[in-house]
Amino acid sequence: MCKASAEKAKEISFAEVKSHNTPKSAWAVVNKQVIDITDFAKRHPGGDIILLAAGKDATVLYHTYHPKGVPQALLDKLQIGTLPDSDVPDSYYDWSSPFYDTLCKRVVERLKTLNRPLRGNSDIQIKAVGILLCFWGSLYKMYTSEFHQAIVWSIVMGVFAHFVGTCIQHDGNHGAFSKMPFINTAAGWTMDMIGASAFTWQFQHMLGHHPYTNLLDVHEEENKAKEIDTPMEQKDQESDPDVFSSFPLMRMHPVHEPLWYNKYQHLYAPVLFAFMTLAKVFQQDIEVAMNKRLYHIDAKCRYGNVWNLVRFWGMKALSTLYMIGLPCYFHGTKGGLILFTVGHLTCGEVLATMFIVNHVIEGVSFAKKDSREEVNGSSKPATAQGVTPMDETLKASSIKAENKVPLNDWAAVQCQTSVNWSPGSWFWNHFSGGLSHQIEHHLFPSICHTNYVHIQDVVEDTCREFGVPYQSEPNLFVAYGKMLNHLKAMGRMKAL
Ligand code: HEM
Repeated sequence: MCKASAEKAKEISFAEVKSHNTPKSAWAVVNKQVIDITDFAKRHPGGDIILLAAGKDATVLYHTYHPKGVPQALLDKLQIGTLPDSDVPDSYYDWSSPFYDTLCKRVVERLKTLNRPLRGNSDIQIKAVGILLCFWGSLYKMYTSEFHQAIVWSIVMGVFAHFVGTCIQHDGNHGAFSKMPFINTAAGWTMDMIGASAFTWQFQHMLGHHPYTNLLDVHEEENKAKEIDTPMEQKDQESDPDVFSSFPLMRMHPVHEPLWYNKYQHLYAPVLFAFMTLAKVFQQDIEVAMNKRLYHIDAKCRYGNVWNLVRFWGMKALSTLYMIGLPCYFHGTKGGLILFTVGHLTCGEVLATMFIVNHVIEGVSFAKKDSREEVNGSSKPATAQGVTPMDETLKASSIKAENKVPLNDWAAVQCQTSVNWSPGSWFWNHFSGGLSHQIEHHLFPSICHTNYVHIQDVVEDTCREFGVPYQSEPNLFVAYGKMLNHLKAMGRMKAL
């Protein structure tokens, strides 16, 4: 055996991979191959977001951020060893079906036909300039207007801060804003510009929510209920923080035991939404930077680097100055704090309203994984009422045996756990930063949101062909009503 092949065959334990979790020494696992991405990160065409994979099993990220595919030869070149079979982490997901590959090919083909680049479209860039001008313009007017007018400007500023979140930073951090990595990084930084940390967002959204949508680790949730904190090295990576982090205030996933006040959650949820961004800015961000972890997610891939910590604290200080300090200077301490709070509550309310309806709504599926049981035997995606919509769609379609999609196929799970609203609407797609086309976004996070309206029919048709559910609500109003119905039902029903 030559030296290179012997090195690749060398067994490297998952514990050792996990210890190479910083930008200085970044190892990751992709399909059992252990790769060293420390140097490659500097020339990775998608930018340094590849470092989010440091110390982790990056199989899902690898498969889902590259719709055009990545040559196997590149992985082989980066390979430094192999994970022993006993160490390969159990996964909820199945990758055997041709469903996702077919979707990728058709979507790439459609965008090629329309002559639209997958990322970095001029439409998002023009929109971004307009949003930034309006954000800074309204902030300036908030400083310089009479107090009663300044209140109106702080509401306007809150609305535009939300647009910065949905239409600029979201694509930037996903690597979808531009072909040029440094522009994506700059677009991602606009999250820090509005006061919240892009790094915390990357951990929660890109490492937690996206790959493992509506999926919960049952064992971990049981431990939490008993106030046992599983050691970090034993935590299961496959769990979605978006559906457990608001529990017990809000019960969204059927795994959790309801508390008496959850009965009223559909009434108080709209009020809580408004506080979402304040909680992120003042509590979650700081806690994550100090502890270098977000729940079960190791945060050293970012905070294991001094420059990133300087960036984090520097941006916190700067944004505090112009979001709180200057309003207090112009309007007095009380007035400044009122203006800051009104802006934040507005931003939180609009943001949460458009986001929550995509995954927490009647008809959507939830999944649970129990590492103590046979993988995939533990649960199939099902609604809060225990119905699996894909059982029905599979029955109704005449699919060739070789095309049959397993219920836990990664892409099929994304379709079962996400919901669109106003599908095909150019206006709402732009307004919501692509949140209205959440199914397309979850399947293709590295594709710019302005493309979703152009690929929506391709995705819907392919889902129909493969018997995969595709839930769309006619508009945000209907979706919001169904979200409240779901919260109401969840507040009353027993744990499944
Ligand atoms: C783990 C090993 C990885 C390897 C070997 C790798 C390799 C590559 C390659 C070769 C490309 C160019 C593809 C093309 O031109 O079509 C690419 C693009 C990209 N990668 Fe990765 N990548 C890895 C992980 C990741 C991760 C973890 C993320 C995100 C968290 C990511 C995000 C992206 C993005 C956004 C692009 C641009 C996609 C596009 O232009 O369509 N990559 N990567």
